[in-house]
Amino acid sequence: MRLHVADHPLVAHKLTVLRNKETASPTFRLLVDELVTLLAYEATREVATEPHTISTPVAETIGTRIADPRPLVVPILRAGLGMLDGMTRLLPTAEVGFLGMQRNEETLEAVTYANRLPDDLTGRQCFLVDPMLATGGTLVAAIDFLLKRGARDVTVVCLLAAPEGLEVLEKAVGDRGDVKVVVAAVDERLDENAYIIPGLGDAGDRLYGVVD
Ligand SMILES: O=P(O)(O)OC[C@H]1O[C@H](OP(=O)(O)OP(=O)(O)O)[C@H](O)[C@@H]1O
Ligand SMILES: O=c1cc[nH]c(=O)[nH]1
Ligand SMILES: [Mg+2]
Repeated sequence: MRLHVADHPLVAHKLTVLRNKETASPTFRLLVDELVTLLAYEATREVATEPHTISTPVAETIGTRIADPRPLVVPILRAGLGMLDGMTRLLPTAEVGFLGMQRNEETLEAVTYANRLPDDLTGRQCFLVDPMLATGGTLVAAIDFLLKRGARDVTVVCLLAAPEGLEVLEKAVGDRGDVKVVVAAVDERLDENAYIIPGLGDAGDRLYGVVD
């Protein structure tokens, strides 16, 4: 597993505003969108391309386009939905699959309540988006869904990760696939409720409100 931590003053600035508990949902959503765009630039560095011949107004030239099969972007609902538009803006030819997963806050196990993924992901580059990697349980399960469908090239885009979750992910992935994790920051630790410290709280609640 490869880890890339975005090291950029704009990322650091926007992340600080995002962490602030005084930042309300409308601004929070906007910042998530902006941060994803910055992370997506790095996350798509290895996206497969092919030569593409075009004519400019004055000459024919061989350019570049994103190759087939089209990349697949998979937001993990709910919070990952806040990152979808930013990803597809940079990857307009991508298809979108969906995973609905919720961490059981007592057992910390990830429960899957929705799964709309293509059956065969052989040869597809997949981009999983979820703002938070805490214990890693959710992303381990999500990556499993992709690997079991034949995907071998998976990029995870998160805003924050805990060191504990990264370790769990690394062990779970092993050599089953080429998994890259792109994050805005790796935080200090998890607290006794498995929340990321200093973190930003519950990303889904801050984006969309408390539902239960
Ligand atoms: O690494 P883990 O310990 O598994 O925790 C991380 C998960 O928790 C959050 O989702 P949550 O379960 O709160 O669902 P939500 O997006 O609907 O709020 C977050 O968006 C991740 O999916
Ligand atoms: O800190 C955390 C941990 C899990 N899920 C979140 O939204 N935030
Ligand atoms: Mg939540």
